[in-house]
Amino acid sequence: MRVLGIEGTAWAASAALYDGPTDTVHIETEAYQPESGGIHPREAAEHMAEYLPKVAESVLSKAQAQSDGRPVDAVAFSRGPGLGPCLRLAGTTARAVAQRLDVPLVGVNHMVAHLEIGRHRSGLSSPVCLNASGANAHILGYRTGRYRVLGETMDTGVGNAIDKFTRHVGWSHPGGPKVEQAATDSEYVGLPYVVKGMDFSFSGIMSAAKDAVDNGTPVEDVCHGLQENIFAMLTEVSERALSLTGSDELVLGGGVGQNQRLQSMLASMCAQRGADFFVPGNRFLRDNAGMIAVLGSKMYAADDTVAIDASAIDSEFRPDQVPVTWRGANKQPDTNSGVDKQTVTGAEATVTINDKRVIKQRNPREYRHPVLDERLREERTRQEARLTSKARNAGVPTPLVLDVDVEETTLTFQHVGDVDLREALSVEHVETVARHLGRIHEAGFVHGDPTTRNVRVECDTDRGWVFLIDFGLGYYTENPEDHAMDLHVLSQSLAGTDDDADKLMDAAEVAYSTVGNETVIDQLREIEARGRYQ
Ligand SMILES: C[C@@H](O)[C@H](NC(=O)OP(=O)(O)OC[C@H]1O[C@@H](n2cnc3c(N)ncnc32)[C@H](O)[C@@H]1O)C(=O)O
Ligand SMILES: Nc1ncnc2c1ncn2[C@@H]1O[C@H](COP(=O)(O)OP(=O)(O)OP(=O)(O)O)[C@@H](O)[C@H]1O
Ligand SMILES: [Fe+2]
Repeated sequence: MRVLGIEGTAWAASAALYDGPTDTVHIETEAYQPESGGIHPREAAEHMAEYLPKVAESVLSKAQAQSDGRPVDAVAFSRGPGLGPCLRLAGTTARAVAQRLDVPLVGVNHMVAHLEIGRHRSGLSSPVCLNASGANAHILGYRTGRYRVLGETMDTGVGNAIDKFTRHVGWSHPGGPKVEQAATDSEYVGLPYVVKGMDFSFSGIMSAAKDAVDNGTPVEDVCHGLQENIFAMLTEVSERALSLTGSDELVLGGGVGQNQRLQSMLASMCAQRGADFFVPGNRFLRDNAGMIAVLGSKMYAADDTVAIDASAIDSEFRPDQVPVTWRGANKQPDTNSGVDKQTVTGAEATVTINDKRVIKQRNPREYRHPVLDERLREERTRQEARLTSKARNAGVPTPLVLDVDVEETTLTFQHVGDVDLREALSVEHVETVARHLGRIHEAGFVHGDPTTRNVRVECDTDRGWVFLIDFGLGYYTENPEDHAMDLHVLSQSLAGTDDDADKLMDAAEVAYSTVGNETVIDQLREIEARGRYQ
């Protein structure tokens, strides 16, 4: 089977031929390079209008030369997300070719293509994927027929954040490679670090970086700090996703994935926890039609084609909207429940459990800059001790804190509960968690990471208490947006754990409103509706 791929979401006017029998990919790309500033949608569309037909015809003639009959069996195109004017031209080009050759059309989600190319080339069966691209940054995991967004940026894509910074300091687009260059042989400077569960945001760190340069810190040092913090955030949430899903496979996708420092941090994290890590070559990381052709061929083989008159583009197309038709039934990885184990390796700590006591030690993370690593481990140890007790004062069951050793970044807790919530999911338990969150929000702080692993449930007692644990990412805030983020993290974790997540979350929201502030639910709706492709 041979498939023509067409990519035109933003800067890459690209066409590719995927040849199934030999598993080879031929890619031709014309890159749009803005003369000044960032990507201008109109200019980018003019670039697409000029070059898409050219690259498509060039690849097709190559295909024709290799074949006696039809040059390709199907035409796949990136349907979204991306810039509307560009996507429309990619759609028009693909439809015209498909009609002319009388072959089916396949509409591909660009972000799922960034993931699938890694899966395809690595042969890993069910990896978690970190997509680090210009307009996006998210972690995807597969569960029952969909890719779930386990965590994502709450503001801009990672590449766009970096590119805005480089525009501020007067460097030309794209900024990512220039930051990478400047970061070698310079000093680390501390900058904000913002992770909420498996979500994260860049706005605080970017404005601090701009201020630092404006106030005279050498730009190279700021670039160094930016890379260290931003990529450590992405690595940390990737590790949390591996831990939450129980997977031991990670693939990287997206243009920012070309960054060597990001690759080395992810490689180090995976090595430290014994996970497989795969990075496709640069030609498959940055936007390219090869990944569109490869996923297109899988979709075509699964009969997942689209009629011309139903093939409208979708500039906000999210990866979790795509029914995954091309993957057979996959066994879910075994999850590390920790119930019967003496030692549990969580996402950031080693937890040793005996009868009555739990010792939690935050071990150094080799991928993180040592200064940042020490700062985070100490801050989180202190904060976890403080907020675990505060929550209990607010009427929420939590383990007693028996000992705190900040220097050793070690905490000793009372052992609580019989199982993690994910092994005892029920409407009732989730409602209780929601009320607990309402109570701590009313007390002026957030949990920061209320996933189904950070809740312990009593099964063997009549009282059946539900405990919140792991407050290391919590902080004081009265802002409804921060409170809503707790609910958003809970919702994402339910979606990653249970097939009936919507029902559980509906009940949670009702329960939350009985204790917490109702504007938080409105804010949650806003977070969910936010278009994040900026
Ligand atoms: C929707 C689609 O149009 C969009 N495409 C996109 O963002 O292009 P992509 O090729 O995946 O990524 C481009 C970004 O990748 C960054 N980049 C390229 N090389 C880099 C490097 N060595 N280090 C850091 N960033 C790098 C650039 O600065 C730019 O922001 C996307 O995938 O989000
Ligand atoms: N006080 C406790 N009582 C009983 N079990 C506990 C307690 N603290 C931790 N555990 C068990 O250890 C696991 C990991 O603990 P914890 O979440 O604090 O570590 P972590 O490294 O921060 O993990 P993650 O970041 O993946 O949530 C929990 O999911 C739970 O099963
Ligand atoms: Fe992309």
